[in-house]
Amino acid sequence: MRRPYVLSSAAVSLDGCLDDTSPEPLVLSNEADFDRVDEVRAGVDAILVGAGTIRADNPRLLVRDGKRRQARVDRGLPPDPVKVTLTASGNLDPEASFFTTGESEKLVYTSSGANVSARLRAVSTVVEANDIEAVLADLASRGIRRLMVEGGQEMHTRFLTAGVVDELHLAVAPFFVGDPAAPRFVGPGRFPQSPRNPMVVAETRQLGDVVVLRYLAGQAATDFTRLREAIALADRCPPSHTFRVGAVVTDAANNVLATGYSGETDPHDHAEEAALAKLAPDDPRLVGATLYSSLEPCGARASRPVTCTGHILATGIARVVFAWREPELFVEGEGAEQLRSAGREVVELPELAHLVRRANTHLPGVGPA
Ligand SMILES: NC(=O)C1=CN([C@@H]2O[C@H](COP(=O)(O)OP(=O)(O)OC[C@H]3O[C@@H](n4cnc5c(N)ncnc54)[C@H](OP(=O)(O)O)[C@@H]3O)[C@@H](O)[C@H]2O)C=CC1
Ligand SMILES: Nc1c(N[C@@H]2O[C@H](COP(=O)(O)O)[C@@H](O)[C@H]2O)[nH]c(=O)[nH]c1=O
Repeated sequence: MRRPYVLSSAAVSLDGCLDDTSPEPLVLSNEADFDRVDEVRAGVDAILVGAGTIRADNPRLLVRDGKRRQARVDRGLPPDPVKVTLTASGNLDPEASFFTTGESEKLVYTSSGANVSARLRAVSTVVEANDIEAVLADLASRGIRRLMVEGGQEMHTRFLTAGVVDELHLAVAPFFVGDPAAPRFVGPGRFPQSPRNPMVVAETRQLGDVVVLRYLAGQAATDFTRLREAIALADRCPPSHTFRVGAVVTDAANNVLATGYSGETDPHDHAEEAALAKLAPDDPRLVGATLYSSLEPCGARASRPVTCTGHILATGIARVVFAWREPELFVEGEGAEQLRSAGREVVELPELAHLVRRANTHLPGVGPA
């Protein structure tokens, strides 16, 4: 199924509560964490909360920072992400801030037969969808590629148990709520991320007294783990005056087929080339395979006639995942664009680029890590 990348985000107390039972929303984040959440909001196409959160918190769900709003406009996007909610009852106040603030589109997903008022229809687009998968498929059809789920308890439970959450951000506040009636981050359910299938910890960050935990699941977790392995392989590169790069090739089931690193058998070897040299281009296991490279595969090259992009395109490799876009030190690259225009999926994980830079500080212009 085609669906958006789903990033769930919540602030919780030490006992896992999203709120207390007082009429006012509980503030769990501090200023620095609200700013982090604002940055995440600015990076998505749509923000979703359940109808319970609209009734309890009356959120606006806007990007607050003016520079971030302008940066979105400069990228051809509306200043605020699309707002999305789910209701089975249709019990939503058209005067709620969700509907009255911001210029972005407001989408209300509801199960068939719900009683949706004409006033609510006047301020939103109402779509019938009976499960999370149908909501996500419809969002994808509207061009939503990144969705942020901000709560509350029922939404987090439904999205996580449906196995559609790719990334989870938890901001942990340094206090307890202690009230058994307070909403927890999630309720009971069958979660695909069990002790035998845990999430991958991508980052831990301290923002004053709030600790932010970032987890990945599914393909996002696999890509993060394999790319870190590729980055670590660059430690094996012999001393050189060119890039130190590592590469891992996996089949469609995530089994490693080959690995390589720059200068592995000859000073001119690129990492991807060294890995692919261990496989025949028509190896059937390369159909649907993924190549992980710490650096963007080269799209132009001075040292040899065939670029790494050319080597990849000669195989059935379906996906290429890399961390650092090739800085134009030696030749103009554009390997990613060449691969994309040839129909291969290209995933960039710039959050790991600092590790690749650190392995390449010997190059002019890269500077200290
Ligand atoms: N700390 C934090 O980061 C956050 C805290 N919160 C807190 O969370 C609490 C709210 O959580 P909660 O009450 O669980 O509410 P939710 O926001 O999770 O919304 C639940 C509602 O979603 C609707 N819904 C659920 N499943 C479906 C479905 N399949 N189809 C259509 N509609 C559906 C129902 O609406 P209906 O009843 O209309 O049918 C249901 O009542 C509040 O206390 C709020 O402060 C919220 C967000 C963030
Ligand atoms: N209380 C709380 C959060 N609450 C979330 O923020 C929403 C309010 O958004 P807005 O009206 O745009 O400011 C609210 O509905 C809920 O989804 N989020 C956090 O990161 N940390 C917090 O401590």
